[in-house]
Amino acid sequence: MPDKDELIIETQHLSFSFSKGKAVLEDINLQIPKGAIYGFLGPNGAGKTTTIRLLLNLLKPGGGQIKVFGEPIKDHPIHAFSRIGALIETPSLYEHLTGFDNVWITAGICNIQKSRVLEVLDIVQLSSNAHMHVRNYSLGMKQRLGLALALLSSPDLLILDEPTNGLDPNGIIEIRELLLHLSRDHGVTILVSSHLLSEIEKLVSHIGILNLGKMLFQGSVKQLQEIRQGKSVIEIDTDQNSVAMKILTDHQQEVKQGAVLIEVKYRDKYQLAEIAGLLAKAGLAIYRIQLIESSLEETFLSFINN
Ligand SMILES: Nc1ncnc2c1ncn2[C@@H]1O[C@H](COP(=O)(O)OP(=O)(O)OP(=O)(O)O)[C@@H](O)[C@H]1O
Repeated sequence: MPDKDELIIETQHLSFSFSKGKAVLEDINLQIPKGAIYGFLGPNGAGKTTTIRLLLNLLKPGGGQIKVFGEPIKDHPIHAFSRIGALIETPSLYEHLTGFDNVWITAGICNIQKSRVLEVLDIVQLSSNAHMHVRNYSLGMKQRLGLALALLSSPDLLILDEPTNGLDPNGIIEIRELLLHLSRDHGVTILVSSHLLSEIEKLVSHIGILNLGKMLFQGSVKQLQEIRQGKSVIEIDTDQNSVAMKILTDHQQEVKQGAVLIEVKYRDKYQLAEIAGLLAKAGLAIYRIQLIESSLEETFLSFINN
């Protein structure tokens, strides 16, 4: 089991601006534990790609610190970067060459054996199309080939910028399965950015939400679920709503009079049975008692829109 406290990526008060103008990133404190699949979420222009370029030392921070594998990135020796596989937006590929040749060229530059080339093509399920020209690949196949390139050096950390962008639902599922496999069976820590929670919700263990260069939330999916739960209400309608309000308030329920119905702040599933019991015991006719759950997507959007 990975050491839960070990952070593979950590930034402290990271800031950046392209010119002397407005800050693109302000006080970013990323914490990505070993073994996590970290979903880096935010709308277009939030600053995800800029953050990723900073993590890969492709841009220099305006302020703050970046640690990868526990060491400041600016002190990393060149070989430390072979522990990181990255795919920023669409991969740069030679369209007139085969998938195999694309990977083989990079392997040659990095002094990597042919057996590893065959292995990564197998991991991304391109073995049977390895000798096809890349110009005939679908977008999903090209993304998988880009992943094969990122995997060549057997990285411990994968950083993927919107790898599902432009893919159809099947392509999205394929990438998701592939990343789950890499995390589960190879112990790779993964940072994956997206502007859609729905695309990565089933994949990630942790979430960071970025908007306009600021982190709005960071934590486990469970923590985001708890916030979602806090926004859910139980809607109640009876033949005597004012009496029902008093009974529920007397029993420590957080009650609010809605437009027509009573709304009770949702705590847990046992609460529904408790409320139904209290109202029935008081002889009220219950017309409606229904849990209205806020979705994870709504919770994400509420962060962005606030
Ligand atoms: N080279 C550049 N020069 C000046 N401003 C830039 C440059 N690259 C990005 N920006 C600006 O920085 C901000 C953050 O952009 P960034 O590409 O990091 O966002 P993003 O979250 O990755 O968005 P997207 O999902 O659209 O790629 C945006 O306002 C963008 O216009």
